[in-house]
Amino acid sequence: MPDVAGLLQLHNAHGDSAVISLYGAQLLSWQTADGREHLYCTPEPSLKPGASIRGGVPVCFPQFSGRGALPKHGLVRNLVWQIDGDVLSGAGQDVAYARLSLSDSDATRALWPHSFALQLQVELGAGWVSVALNVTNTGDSAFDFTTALHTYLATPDVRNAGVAQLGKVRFTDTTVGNDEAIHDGSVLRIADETDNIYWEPPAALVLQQDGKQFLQIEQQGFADSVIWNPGPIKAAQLGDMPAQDWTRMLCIEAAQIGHPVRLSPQATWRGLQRLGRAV
Ligand SMILES: O=P(O)(O)OC[C@H]1O[C@@H](O)[C@H](O)[C@@H](O)[C@@H]1O
Repeated sequence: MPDVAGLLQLHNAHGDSAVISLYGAQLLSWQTADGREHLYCTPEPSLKPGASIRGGVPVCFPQFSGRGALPKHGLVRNLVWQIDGDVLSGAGQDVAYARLSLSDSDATRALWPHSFALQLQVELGAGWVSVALNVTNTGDSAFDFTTALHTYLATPDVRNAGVAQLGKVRFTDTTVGNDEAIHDGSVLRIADETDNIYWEPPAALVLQQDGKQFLQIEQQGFADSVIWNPGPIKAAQLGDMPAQDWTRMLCIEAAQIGHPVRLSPQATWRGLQRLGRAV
């Protein structure tokens, strides 16, 4: 867990816990009652102004990655969000809960001239956590956006991990000139840099470790999924995580990229990702 200010702790009646940073509204830690940490977070976050924390669940909005004119992954992963309403946490809570919010400001309007309100809702249940992003258009004209919950999952060794249940889905491999292909239905293995956008994959994927089911990853509202690992060469160049940590993480991101959301005034879009211990 990096040493950053503004951390919100959640606990529930079952012994699960979570930590959310107000910086970026980023879920940084999710531990199940067995003491296992399920999210990767760098021990060496960048302290440069504007940098985001590499780990947990960064929120990408209103642009995914470099697919547009805005800064990479948009505007909100390095802003301070507010706690919105009551935080429900403690031994009496079957499901712990927190909501954070962020609205447009002079800084966001300077880059993207739209009025919006974001809410991020985190629920922590027995062996599961969910992160929901609500986007409301508070202006008087429609806007388009792309978005993602850029989840860094912790893996004991990504080279022995696999992603199952992708099926025969169309994907774009952005490491090789945006080549398009159809996934062959097998378990995806990670041996090197991987940066694939899966277009409308099944809503539930399974992370395997050593051939066993490890974690279930479900999404609602988000149409696409991204699977990213920098591999050894890019990891060594990143500068904000130890070079060998590429083996300790795998991003499985709930994303909306192929069809940007067009949001009318006063309308709200909602997307959710749920992570659960595989049983
Ligand atoms: O280093 P960043 O800005 O956090 O981005 C990390 C990665 O995020 C992924 O979502 C993208 O598909 C990758 O292309 C990108 O490298």
